[in-house]
Amino acid sequence: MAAIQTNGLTKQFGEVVAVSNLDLTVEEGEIFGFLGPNGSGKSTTINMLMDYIRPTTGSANVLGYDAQEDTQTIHEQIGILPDAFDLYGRLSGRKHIQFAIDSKKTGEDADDILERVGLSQEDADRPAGDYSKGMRQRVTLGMALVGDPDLLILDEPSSGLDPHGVREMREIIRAEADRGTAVFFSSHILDQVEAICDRVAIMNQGELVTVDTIEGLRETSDTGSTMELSVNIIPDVDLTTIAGVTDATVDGSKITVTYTEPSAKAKVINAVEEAGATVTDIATKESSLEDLFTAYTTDSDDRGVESEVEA
Ligand SMILES: Nc1ncnc2c1ncn2[C@@H]1O[C@H](COP(=O)(O)OP(=O)(O)OP(=O)(O)O)[C@@H](O)[C@H]1O
Repeated sequence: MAAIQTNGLTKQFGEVVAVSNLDLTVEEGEIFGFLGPNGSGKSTTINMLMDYIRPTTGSANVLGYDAQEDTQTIHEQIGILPDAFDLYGRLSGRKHIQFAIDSKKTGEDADDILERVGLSQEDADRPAGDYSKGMRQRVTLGMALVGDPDLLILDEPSSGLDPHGVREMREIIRAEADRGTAVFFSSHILDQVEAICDRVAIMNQGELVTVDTIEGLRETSDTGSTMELSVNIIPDVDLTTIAGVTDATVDGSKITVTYTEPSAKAKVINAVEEAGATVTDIATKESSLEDLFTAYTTDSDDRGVESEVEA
């Protein structure tokens, strides 16, 4: 059974097609990154999975339940970190977690959850109104973890966090996935999903433009990594005859070699030195996933009026 499955899921707001004919499958237990720039339809998709809004056409299943028919069951069985969730300023973090435990009647120990989301006892007992963004995220995530859900849906879990907070959030998500929880999380920043996702989907202007593993994406984006060698003299050798080298150019005292196989690097350096040159500096640049993400999500098409609000 898939954790999430959508079939032709579509949402139109007036002229704007926020999500267009989305077919997506998130497997049980996987960490799935839902990527796309602002306005690409990520929150709208999550809102339809939760039945906060109704699709114009198409359907969605969450943990095998129909998103429109079995909403209550879905809400009981998953954990969600919404895009914007307000805590009660006067209640402590611990009370928020305890409230979630009592509402779901799970009998869990609030301390266990606080520990899993890394909120210290001292902070947990302070009023949430004084919390930093990172602490608020921890409490909200802690509430989502109550009941040990099989699926966590996280809408931009790292938004507003500093790099340290982003890393910690990543570690918490990884730990939850290690417990067997599927994690579906949206982000507009590739960096944040790259390090932990099994697979990613990239949305652009309401359309799914690709679904792949990070490895697969890397291969797609593999236009070749480059290595730049600074040399004392330009050697008389054809480096493109080396296996795995696709291009070699010379500019002044620099040789730039494009290669598709990492093993080519050492062979190139050897060949240059055997031809009598001394390598004085080496710089390499891996092909960038970021470039691929930008290529998939850069589109100057205007999708028309965006100001219509659903009644
Ligand atoms: N209630 C609404 N009424 C009208 N248009 C809407 C509504 N909600 C979303 N949209 C439009 O649908 C499109 C997709 O928005 P959505 O919020 O799903 O994108 P997103 O990828 O989650 O963006 P972000 O990263 O900024 O949250 C945008 O063009 C947005 O303006």
